[in-house]
Amino acid sequence: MKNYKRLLAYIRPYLKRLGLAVICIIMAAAANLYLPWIIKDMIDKVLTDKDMMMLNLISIGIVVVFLVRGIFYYGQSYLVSYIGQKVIIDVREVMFRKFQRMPMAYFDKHQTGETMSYITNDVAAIQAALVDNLIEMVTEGSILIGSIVMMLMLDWKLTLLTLVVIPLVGQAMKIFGRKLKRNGTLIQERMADITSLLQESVSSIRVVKSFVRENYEIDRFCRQNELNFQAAMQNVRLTSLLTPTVEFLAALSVTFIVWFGGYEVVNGVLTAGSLVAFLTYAVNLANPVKRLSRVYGSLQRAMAAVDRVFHVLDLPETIKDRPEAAALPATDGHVELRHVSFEYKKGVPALVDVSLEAKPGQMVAFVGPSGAGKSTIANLIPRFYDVTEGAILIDGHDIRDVTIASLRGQIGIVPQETMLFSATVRENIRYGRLDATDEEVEAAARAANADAFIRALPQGYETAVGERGLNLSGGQRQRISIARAILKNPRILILDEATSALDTESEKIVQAALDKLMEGRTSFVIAHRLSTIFDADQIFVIDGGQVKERGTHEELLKKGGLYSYLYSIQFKNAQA
Ligand SMILES: Nc1ncnc2c1ncn2[C@@H]1O[C@H](COP(=O)(O)OP(=O)(O)OP(=O)(O)O)[C@@H](O)[C@H]1O
Repeated sequence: MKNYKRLLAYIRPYLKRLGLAVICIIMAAAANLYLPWIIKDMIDKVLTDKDMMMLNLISIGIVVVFLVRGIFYYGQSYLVSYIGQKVIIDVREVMFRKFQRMPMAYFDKHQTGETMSYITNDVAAIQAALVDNLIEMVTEGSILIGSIVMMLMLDWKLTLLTLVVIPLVGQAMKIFGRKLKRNGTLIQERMADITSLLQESVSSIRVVKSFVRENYEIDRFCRQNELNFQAAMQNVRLTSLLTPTVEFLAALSVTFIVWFGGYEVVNGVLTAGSLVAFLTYAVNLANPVKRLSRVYGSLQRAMAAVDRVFHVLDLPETIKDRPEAAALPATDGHVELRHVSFEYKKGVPALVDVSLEAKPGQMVAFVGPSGAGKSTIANLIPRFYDVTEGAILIDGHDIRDVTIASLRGQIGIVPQETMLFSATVRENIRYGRLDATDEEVEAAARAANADAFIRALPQGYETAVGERGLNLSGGQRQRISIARAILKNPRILILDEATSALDTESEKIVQAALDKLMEGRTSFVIAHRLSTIFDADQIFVIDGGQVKERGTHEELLKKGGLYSYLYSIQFKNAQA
């Protein structure tokens, strides 16, 4: 319930509209309530007293009532939908902002599909709860209260009899509500599982096909699908049971009332018209009770979604600016790691006591077997993760003491796999610096050896690439990524070499672009091919999260250790 209150805070900006909506809802409900009263006058005055004037008045009354009801109905549904949509857009935006701020560690632990499901499914569930339930709750609530008031005015004894049954119905609703809430969470989770599986399966379709695991994937999907079906059916069983139960209880009350009311008319305590009007109200009472019980179920389900949304919004943002953080002044590119240790998971060290110093403009290379910790070092410098022990300093500033924006603003990263957005080539390069002119974008592309191939594309720089656009080759993507980095013009560079995935020809072009990019910048290179780092100022051989050897290419070869071993393997391969 606490979270529902928090959700209400999102409605606060729209309170005026909400007030107006509630007035519309109540007016429309009041118009509904007036109809049985008309029936009473019709029977008691027109039919019994044969009053023609009254008949005319009543007829006009009916037309007016329906007209008024229509106008207010429009008002209520427009206003409530407006508020619902606005709130959802706000919640969705807040969620998206939150995900943008979440540390990398969050994305390591959670699948993409799961994150997507929060923003799509859960937010949609809240929308349904807000718009549909809000209208229904206020409409049915006012009809319920209004009907009871009318009934009290007609015959209080009969009314009390009717109200005996309501607590019984309430009790039934409570029991079902609790079960429905539990089930609601299950359904959302099953749906998120399916989305994750789908996402994973589609994005790794290459792997699936290459291992001929289509049937395996289909089995996995079918199992999840079946679980989802079972959760949904469990919900259907509960909801379907709730409706007839409540209806039966309501019918029972009507039987009591009909008997007692008839008894009063027979004894002359009540007029026939009043009894008919009373019965109409009483029968109509079943509707709001029934609908409110349905709203209750749907609210419980929505609560599960609301809980999940706020759970996500409350997740800690472990990597954020300290309150006193200042901007990192324009750096010379002096980077130092002091006794850095790091664990992704508690108790599992990925780096142990790594120390190194890169002077401005130097090229530092990391080599070592897979899983050694090379990428981990590269992840720590832009503070994608915080060191567990030790410190990283840039120009003497601990990177945890400066703002993240000023730190990452001066670091360029060329990853192994280039991610292109669904946009034009020009926009993809401009991602490096949003205010760059067209000339600057093209100059960066030229420096990255990308200009020629881009111009040969169907629409040149305006060609759409990425998910929904043209597929580019690995080398082409890499060069766009290099152009992005050139445009950003950072003092510090982190390169995760992708050259191993390229053919010799594109490797040469990419390497030439990289060499140009590294000129005059402090560069950290994760090297997969030793041939690219012969000129490095310092080479660090990493193994098991530790620095095993350090020196230049010549020094390390002379040492005859792990580096010279790795070199001899690659050399042999190259000769073979
Ligand atoms: N996001 C992560 N969460 C948990 N553990 C991780 C994560 N990333 C890497 N590791 C672990 O940390 C260790 C170092 O990994 P890292 O990616 O730094 O190695 P690497 O030397 O770059 O390997 P490769 O050359 O294969 O990319 C490995 O044992 C790896 O399993």
